[in-house]
This record gives sequence, C-alpha cells and structure tokens, in this order.
Amino acid sequence: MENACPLCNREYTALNQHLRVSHLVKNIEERGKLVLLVSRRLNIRSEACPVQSCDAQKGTRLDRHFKRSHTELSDGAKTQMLDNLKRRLILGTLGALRASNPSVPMVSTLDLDEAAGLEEEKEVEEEEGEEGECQVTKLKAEVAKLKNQVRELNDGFELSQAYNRNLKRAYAKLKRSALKASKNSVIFGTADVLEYSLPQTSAEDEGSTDIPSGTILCPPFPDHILTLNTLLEEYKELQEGPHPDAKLRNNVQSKLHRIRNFLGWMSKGQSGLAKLKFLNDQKRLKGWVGYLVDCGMARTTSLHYLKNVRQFLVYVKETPPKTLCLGQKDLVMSDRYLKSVIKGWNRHVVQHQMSVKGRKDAIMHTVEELQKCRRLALLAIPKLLSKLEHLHTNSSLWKLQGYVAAYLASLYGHRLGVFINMTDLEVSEAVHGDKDDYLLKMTHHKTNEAFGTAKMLLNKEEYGWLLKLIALKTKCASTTKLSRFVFFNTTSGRNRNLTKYLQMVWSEMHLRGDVNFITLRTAVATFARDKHGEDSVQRKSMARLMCHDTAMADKHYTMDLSVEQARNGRLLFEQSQETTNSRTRPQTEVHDWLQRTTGTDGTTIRLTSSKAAGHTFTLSQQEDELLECYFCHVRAEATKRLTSEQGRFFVDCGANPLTNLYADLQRLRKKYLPQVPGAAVDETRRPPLLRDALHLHRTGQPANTACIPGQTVGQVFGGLSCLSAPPSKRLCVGAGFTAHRPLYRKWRNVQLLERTSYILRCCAWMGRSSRPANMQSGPYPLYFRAELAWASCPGLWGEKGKGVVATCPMDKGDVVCDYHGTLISQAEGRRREDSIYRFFFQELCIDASSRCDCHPEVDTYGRFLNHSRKRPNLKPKRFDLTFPDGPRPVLVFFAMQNIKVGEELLWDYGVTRTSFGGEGKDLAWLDM
Ligand SMILES: C[S@@+](CC[C@H](N)C(=O)[O-])C[C@H]1O[C@@H](n2cnc3c(N)ncnc32)[C@H](O)[C@@H]1O
Repeated sequence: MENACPLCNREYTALNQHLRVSHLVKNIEERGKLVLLVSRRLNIRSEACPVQSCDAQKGTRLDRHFKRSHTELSDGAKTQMLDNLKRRLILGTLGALRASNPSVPMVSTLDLDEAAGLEEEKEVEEEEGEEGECQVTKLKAEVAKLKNQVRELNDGFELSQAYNRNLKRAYAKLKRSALKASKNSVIFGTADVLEYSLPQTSAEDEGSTDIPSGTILCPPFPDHILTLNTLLEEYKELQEGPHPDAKLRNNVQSKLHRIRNFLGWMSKGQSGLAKLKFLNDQKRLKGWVGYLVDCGMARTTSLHYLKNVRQFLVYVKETPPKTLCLGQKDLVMSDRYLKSVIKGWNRHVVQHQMSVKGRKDAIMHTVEELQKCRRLALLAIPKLLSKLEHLHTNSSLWKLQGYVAAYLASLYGHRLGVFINMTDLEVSEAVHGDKDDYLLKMTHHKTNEAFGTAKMLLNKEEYGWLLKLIALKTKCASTTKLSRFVFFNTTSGRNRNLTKYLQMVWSEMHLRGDVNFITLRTAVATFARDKHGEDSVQRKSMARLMCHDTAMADKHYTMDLSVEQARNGRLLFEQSQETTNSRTRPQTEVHDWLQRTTGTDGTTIRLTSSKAAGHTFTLSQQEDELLECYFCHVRAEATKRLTSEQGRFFVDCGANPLTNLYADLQRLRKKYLPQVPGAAVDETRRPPLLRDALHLHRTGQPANTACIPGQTVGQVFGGLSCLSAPPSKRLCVGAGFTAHRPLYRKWRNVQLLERTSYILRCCAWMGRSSRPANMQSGPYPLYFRAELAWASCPGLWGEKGKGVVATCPMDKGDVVCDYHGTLISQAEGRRREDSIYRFFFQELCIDASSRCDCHPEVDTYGRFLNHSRKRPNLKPKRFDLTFPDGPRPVLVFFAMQNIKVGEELLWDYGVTRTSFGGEGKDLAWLDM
C-alpha cells in the first residue's frame, strides 16, 4: 500500500492530517518523519553501500554505484535494499528525536520496535544459527497476524470515537435547549435530557420517532474508506473554488457535514463501500428522508440536507470515481426520488415562510415608531454630546452611540456591520454636497461584493454628530492607541455591543417591541416597497442606498400581501373589467399634483380620488417640467375665467376634466420624449405651442410667438383630445389616435358642455372682474370664487394641517372666496362647542365647523385658510348683501397683492400671543 499509514497501515491521502487527528501525533517533527517513512523522499546519495560484502566508501554516489557495480542483484532486490536503508535512516532520526526529549511528547514507537526487533533477531541468530531461519519465518507470520488484529481494533476504536463525537454534540445541543426551556420557565426535567441515548439505527427501525426534535444523529461517516475521503475532498475543492473566503468555507463545511451524515446513514452495515454501491439502496434512502422528518428538524434545514445531498449525487454521477460500481441509471433513480421529495417540501417551506412573515409583520415597527425614534433621538443626541464634553462617563457614551445608530438605522435601515465598521477616514472623506449635506460611503459591510459601498446622505447637523463622536475618542480611550472606528469601544476597537445600546435607548424612548438592526431594516425596506410599489424606481434607488437585495426579499415574501397591497390588486382587477367609459377612469386631482414627491429618479404622483386611491405613477424630470409648465400657465389660464372647478388636474379650456390621462400621458411620452431615458430631447419634435409654453415657464418671458393664455391643453400638447375645434384627421392620427369618429363625437360633447358653462357664467358672478356687490345678483349662493386647492399633506406645511394654495394667478384686489359657514350670533357662537373654525366679527359669528347645508358635497376653502401675521396675502372684509331670502352679512377675502400659482393663501387672524390675557402665549405661530 503506497500511502499506508505507518502506524495503522491504512491508506490515506491526507496522511499528515490523519496522523494528527486519528493518532494524535502532535509533534510536528515526528509527523514529518512518519510521512517521510511513507514517501521515502530521502537523499541517500552520500550513504554507505548497504550490501554487506561491498567495500565502497561512504560519499560516493550511492545511486550510481548501485546501478553500475551490483549487477549480481535483481532490480527488485536493489529497490528493496535501498528502501530498507531509507527506513533505517528515518527510524534512526526518530530515535535521535526521542533522545532529544522533545517538549511535545512523541506518540509513535516505531524506532523502539525496530530496535527491539533487531535485538531479538540478533539473539535468535546467535542462539539458533542456521536452523533458526524457519523459526524466523514463523515469527514473521505471527507478527503479521498480530498486526492485523491491531488494525481491526483500531477500526473499532475509530468507529466508537466517531459515535462519541456525535453523542457529545447531541448532548451539548440538548443541554442548550434544556437551558433555553428552563429560561422560558417551562418545566423540563434534566433527567429527560440526560437519559437520552443513541437511536437504534438498524434497518428495521430507521425512522424511529424517539429522537429528540431537531437532533440528527446518524451513524458515523466511514472515515477509513480512501475513495470516500478523496471524493469529499475533491467535492470540497470544487465548492470552495480558487479563493474561498471565510463565509464560503463555512458554508461548504456545513454542506460536507450534511453529506457525511447522509453517507454515514447509507453505508452503515454495508460492505464494499469504496464501490459506492450503497448509494443505490432506495429503501435506505427513503429511510433517511423519513428520518429527517422524524427527528423534528426545521423544514428549511432539512431542505438544505436534501438539496446538498442531491447536488452531491449529481456530482458523483457526472464525475464518477474510478472505483464506482453503479450504473448511471441507479444514480438517476436516487436523484429523481430526491427531486420529488424536494418539490413536495418546497411547498411546506413556502407556507412556513409565509407564516414567519405573518408573525414578523405582526411585530414589525410602524412608521410612527420610526418617526418617534428619530424625533426623540434628535433631542437626546445634542444633550448627550454636550454632557460628554464636560464629563465623560461610559454609560453616556454608549447611550450616545445607541441614539445615533437608532436615528440613522431607522432612516436608512443599514445593517449593524455598516455602523460598526464605519471608520473615521470614511467620515472625513465624505463628499460635501452643494446643499451643505454629506455623502458617506462605507466600504466594509456584508453585501459590498454585490452593492459596493453602503451610502448615507447626512445633513450638516447629523454629520456634525459623527465628527463630535470621533472627537470624543481622545477623552474616552483607555489605551494610547485610538480606535479608527466611529462607533468605538474603549480599547481601540469597534463597538460590537452596538445592538445592545440600540435596544437600551429604544426602551428608554418607550418604543414598542424588540429591536435590532435587522428589524429596523425590515421595516424600512417594507415601507419603501409598500409606499412606492414593488417595481418602482424609487424603491430601487432606496435599495441601492441601503444595499438591499429586493429580488431576494421578494422571492421569499411576495407571496404574501398586506391589506394595502391586496387593495391595490383589487383595484387592478376592477379596472381590467371596466368598460371604456371615461367616468370610471382614475382621476388626477390638483392636490395629488401638489403633493407629488420628487426624488433623484423622478417624480411620483399618488392618486387619492376614491376610484384610484393609492395608485401611483412616476414621471421623469422632463415630464415633470412639462406638466408643471402646464399647471402654471395652461391650466391656470384656462380655469381663471371660470366660477368653479372640480379640483381635476387635467382640464380643457372650459375647465372640463380630461379623463383619459393615462392614455394621453403614454402618447405624450411616445411622441415628444426621448425613448432612451437621459437622452436629449429633440425640441423640434415638440409642437410650437408647447415650445412657447416651456419658454415662458423657463424664462418668465413669453416667446415671440407665444399665445399660451387661453390655449387648451390639447392645443398646447398637440393633438390631444377635447379641442374646442374638431381636430383634423391628420392631427388625430399623428397624435396616436387611430379612429377619427370617436374624437369627433367627443368634440361635440365638449361643445355642449361649453354652452352650458357659458350660460352659467353669464348668470353667475365672474370671479376676477367682479365686485362683491355683483354677488347678490347671481342665482347661485356664494361659496368660492377662485381656483384653489387645499392639501391635507402634513409634509407640506408641517404642524399647520391643511391649508390653501393658489392654483391660478391673482391680482391685487381680486376677490378670492368667502368665509362660508352658518351665520349665528356671537353669543350663540360662544355657547357652541370649542372649534377652530369659528369666525367672530362684530356682534356676529360664522361657524364653519362642518360642511354647510347649502354645499354639503364640497369643502369650502375659507375655513382652511391659515394665519400669518407678518406676510398675509389676503384680507377679509364684511359686506352686507341682499340674497333672495333677504339681506345677510358676508365675509369676503381679497388679495392684498399679486399672488402666483402655488403660493399659500394666508390672512392675519388678528390675534397675538398676548391677546386675551396671554391665552395663546405658547403658540409661536401666532406671531409668525
Ligand atoms: C381656521 S383653521 C385653519 C385650517 C387648519 N390648518 C386645518 O387644518 O383645519 C385655524 C387653525 O389652523 C392652525 N393654524 C393656522 N395658521 C397656522 C400657522 N401659521 N401655523 C400653525 N398652525 C396654524 C391653528 O391650529 C388654528 O387654530
């Protein structure tokens, strides 16, 4: 046996490792010499000739001498003699090593045995002379027999060692779960744990259910089979590739562990293991699968076992070892069986994952919690920083780090690694933006291979925290060497306990639930997906910042939906079954436009009208500019002359809503915007009117040819619908409409609407040009006279709540609207419940707490006007008007100055903080 171990005589490829692990040969020199004993790679050129009668001198080239001089010897005899010489020399060095009394004790005794053998031989030779030769042969046979026995005993010993190892592992695992159970106050007798013994693994009771949950105890892997060892070694190399990192090595290690378990199970009690025939034992294979179920292992884990084993079998099939005695067909059978089991188990795993997600969702942080976390951290961090500047305590330092990490993680959802590996250098190398913000790029984190650096954009204050934190290091360090990490500990390293400090401040803020960086990350990623949609550009750009693999997250979790997602889904179903009746199409409202959010990747509009609530769509920067231009110039002009509008964003010149926004938007995109995102726009492709509108929008100056005021949306954008003159067939087709007739019908409808609108306009009050006195002549009760939109977006005005913005330009002196409500006496007003919507004037009061009886379907604007003492642009004035049911006082708001589209309308409530004996002394906004 070429590679046979000199101690146990078994074959091994990794002999060195075998000597260390199985024979516990710890002395490196000893191991080296034992390996040499097998390889025989020893230089003997300068040794004396081993042939007894030869008188060749030491120092001559022994190899040449042997070849040339000893022609009386056969080649075999020569090799044998040289081998013996090498062996003797190596054993001699082993003896010398022993004599040097090495600090790591030696295990082998080959040199001693050899010496004893020689001694005996000598004695025998001396005592028995020539007759003794036959006796020596007998003894040799005896020695060989004994060696065989030793080998068998060794086998047994190794098997029980492997059993022992498995037992130890199982015992430790049980002990851990017992400890966990006792922590959870579940009564769990230790006897139950300790009395557990190895399961019987005979063929009959494979699949025994006595095994404790989650424990896998397979018969040991047949360590002594060279083929199996080599096979696994090669498989390992293949899996690890040329440059494995620690994580990959670990993964491969786990895979091999599972495969070894499997091979142990399959090979137990079988013979001819090197031929791998046991892999074809279908009964055993089924027993093993059953065993995975019965040992109570988690489905996901057992799926790993199945997949790893299947992959290994494929490997064996494709690159069979020389000794393999199995046909391809046999391996295909096993593979098919495993494939079908995996398929079935996948179903369980998906269900399991969904239930895990359900549980996670139930305890997931809410948006409000994340907001509260940042609000409170914002207050706590400056306090802690100034405290630490004066007096250093570790507890304040940890708290500070906890708050900073909580603040940043609740915003960006970065992993723990991003924070604890963030270095001073990375902070100092942050890119300074022109808005006084800083872009930080962190290199060392878990997914840097796939995503590159993890990024955070911080404002000046947040960036200042990090700088101050770094500056604190000199005060806090207990060693002279300073840590290079921003979240440092006191011994020049990184703060590995950051999660603990995050949890500490979390509970200090009285926030709900268990927190760690992953729970925050999950929450942030989920909100991003829910708010912007699964495939949205916004979500993708957020994921890039936080280095989040959305594909992986979706792969696991898209199967389950939140109520919100299901609602959106339902909407799609409903929409897909709608008729083409334009009334049922989603509408874009003016306040949707006002509340659009703009990010680096474009503008998102979220529709709020009941038909389309929650529906979002994204515009490019160019589209945003076009529509803003439309909003400020085209729409504003078109609606200025009208008495009311429905808050629709897209209207024609008669303020009649255009309802086919989606289709029109698509056509616009196709026709006037570059197909390749980011490419330059060919201005010449745009219709002249649109060019003029854009010119006006960009420069504030009308183009020479500009005739924007009074143009319809259709005319400006070229070939859209609802023109006030029937479009030509060429224009229709050019704009992407295939049929001419429907548009013509549409045009006729518009004419009808125009007529109605004209009649109403003539009878009613004409907003801008009217005088308040004209109001009384109109057949319609007064409610609002300017084109306004209110927005309920808290982000728009912060604490103010709702407010009103101008959606058409107004001139100084224009009537804007009235304060519409129920007129009551001042005394009655005071008696009524407290409400912020009461307007007291002289002896009267208008109560606008709820919608009025005359217009129950609309929110009139007067009551939503906010206060400004320093920069009001409206002023209320009382008029006594005569209505059909008699005279009545009315409060009318006038524009105090020219007002642009998009400006908030404000009036001075006439109250300061000191009014009414200082009742409003805490309301800072009263003086603003
Ligand atoms: C007539 S309401 C105005 C509409 C109100 N913002 C809403 O959402 O219903 C008056 C109330 O609005 C709030 N408010 C008005 N002007 C404000 C301002 N400049 N800053 C903060 N809050 C304001 C105050 O709470 C006030 O009592």
